[in-house]
Amino acid sequence: MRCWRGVEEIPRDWGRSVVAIGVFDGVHRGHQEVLARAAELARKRDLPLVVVTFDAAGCAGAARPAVLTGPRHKTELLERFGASAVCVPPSVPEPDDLSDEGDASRFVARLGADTVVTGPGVGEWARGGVEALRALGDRRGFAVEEVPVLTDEGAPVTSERVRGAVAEGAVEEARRLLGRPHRVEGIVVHGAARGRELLGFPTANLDSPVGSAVPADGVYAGRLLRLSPASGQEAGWPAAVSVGTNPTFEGGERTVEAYALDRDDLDLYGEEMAVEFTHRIRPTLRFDGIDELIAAMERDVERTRELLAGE
Ligand SMILES: Cc1cc2nc3c(=O)[nH]c(=O)nc-3n(C[C@H](O)[C@H](O)[C@H](O)COP(=O)(O)O)c2cc1C
Ligand SMILES: Nc1ncnc2c1ncn2[C@@H]1O[C@H](COP(=O)(O)OP(=O)(O)O)[C@@H](O)[C@H]1O
Repeated sequence: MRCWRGVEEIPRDWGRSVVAIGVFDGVHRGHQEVLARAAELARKRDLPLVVVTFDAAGCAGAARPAVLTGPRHKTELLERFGASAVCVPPSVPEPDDLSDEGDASRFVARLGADTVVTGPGVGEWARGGVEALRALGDRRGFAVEEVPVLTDEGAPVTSERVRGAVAEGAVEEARRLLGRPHRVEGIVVHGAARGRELLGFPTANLDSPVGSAVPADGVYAGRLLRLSPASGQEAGWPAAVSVGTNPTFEGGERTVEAYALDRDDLDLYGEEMAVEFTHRIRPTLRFDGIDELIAAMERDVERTRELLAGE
């Protein structure tokens, strides 16, 4: 799939396309509806679907929301849901005014937009709503399709709602809204070297990008995945996952760590991996001693096995 880092990288002779524009953080089920409609139109018109998406991490300001999907994962998901090409400008523009001089105008011109497909009310990336986009379409010669809002249990599916569920540790709800488990990506780094020696449960500690949406402290069932498995390597394992400051020990930093069930033979340092969160098991506790912690971890492992067996 083609991936451009800005409007200048789009070839001048690109031709025509169906275009979807947005932040698409999470690529949740609401986004998936927009993409499915855009992909269907693209097929009917025999045109490529190009998604212009802004990197949520590039957003300026103190109120920067936690990022559900980093650029690489988002691009993969956009491809899975039908994009032929993705354009990711390096920074998030101010909400676009949809004037002839604005960012959206430059993108749709370069991409030869036949139709722009958008979510309800255009979303966070533009001011003026669908009417302003339609007015731009009238001036620039493209049609606009607005996909109605998707609701789940009576409330709209939004990135903010998924962030809320993740922040509360409600990973089952996040999974329902995303249509897949939420994941945290990162490089495996060294921890305090207690897991293997002291506890009998080695854990891969993930160094995730600053600003990633990490579930609330607690113990979870899920999977530990290799992001780019070389041929012959295993791609992933069922895992018992801990998020927290390990309060049984003093002075811990907040970590995301995963124990791959029944394995003690892995060497994952330096690898790019992801932890997927499927079920919440319990809050993080401060135990009076190591034996109590080990007994709790043994129960967590059994619970993880049961939960994942029911998948
Ligand atoms: C399934 C699981 C459950 C855990 N639960 C707790 C807990 O409730 N309280 C706690 O202090 N640490 C908990 N931990 C974290 C351990 O304290 C941590 O894995 C250990 O300190 C090893 O740290 P290291 O990876 O830095 O060597 C848990 C870890 C796992 C894998
Ligand atoms: N079952 C497993 N799950 C996760 N990591 C494992 C497993 N078996 C071996 N490892 C390796 O052991 C490391 C964790 O060992 P540990 O003793 O917890 O030390 P530290 O937390 O200081 O890195 C992981 O980073 C990984 O390379």
